[in-house]
Amino acid sequence: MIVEYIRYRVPSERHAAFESAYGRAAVPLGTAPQCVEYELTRCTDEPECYVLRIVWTSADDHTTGFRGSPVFQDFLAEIRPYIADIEEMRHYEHTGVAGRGGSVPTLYAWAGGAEAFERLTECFYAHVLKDDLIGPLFAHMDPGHPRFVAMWLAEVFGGPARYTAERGGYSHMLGQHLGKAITEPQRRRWIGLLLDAADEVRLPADPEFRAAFVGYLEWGTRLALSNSQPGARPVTTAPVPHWGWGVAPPYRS
Ligand code: HEM
Repeated sequence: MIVEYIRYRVPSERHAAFESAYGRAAVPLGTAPQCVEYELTRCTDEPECYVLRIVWTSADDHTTGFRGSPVFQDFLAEIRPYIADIEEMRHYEHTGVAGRGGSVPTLYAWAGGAEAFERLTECFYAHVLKDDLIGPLFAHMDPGHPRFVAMWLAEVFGGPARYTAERGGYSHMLGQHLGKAITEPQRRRWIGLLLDAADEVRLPADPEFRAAFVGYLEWGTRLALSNSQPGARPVTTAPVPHWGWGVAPPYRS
């Protein structure tokens, strides 16, 4: 992906027309498969200045794919009167320095931190071991298993990267599922027991947290099932996934 910045200096008497032209130009832009996202911002310190940021799938997709498409003609027709107001129009690449601030807590913090995930997996595996359908899969599990899975979940939900640092990260977790031939009824039971445990240890029960939590479990268990099938050839190295709130951040009145 590549980020394009277009800096404009537009006299104040043309602001309203400029912003409505971009409002119209956004319609074709929003249909372009090369466009990931866009945003027009107005400077509060120097009101004549605007910055348009567009994230493109690649520089080539922008300059060849988008500009060569009929959609570009519709876009250009709206913003052509403002081309002379452009001060800078360049592509920038990501440096790897990026992240989120603390305005929205992580799922890890919302759940109650490391201790909450440890309580959860303690309770969960106590039930798992007594379960007729999935208990046998865990009959010889490492006594540290509940703690290791708590570390994994904590890292996934935005906590410290301890599973990666201390337990071998994704590759190790993957290796534990390979060849296990997990069935769909077993996957369902795994999730069902984990959700029962979440209620039992009183993880937050708000709709936003539970929706994100279940979203990860659905994704993760389906991957565990397919990776565990005989002959599966999953990706062997990858970072531990990071799960966020998705479309519904925590509700705070
Ligand atoms: C979101 C879904 C899942 C997550 C996050 C998860 C997580 C993990 C992790 C982190 C390990 C390795 C622990 C270590 O470091 O030793 C592991 C091992 C294992 N998992 Fe999963 N797992 C998931 C789904 C499942 C499902 C659906 C099953 C079967 C129904 C399953 C069965 C096992 C078994 C049998 C092991 C090896 C246990 C042992 O013998 O020590 N997992 N899992």
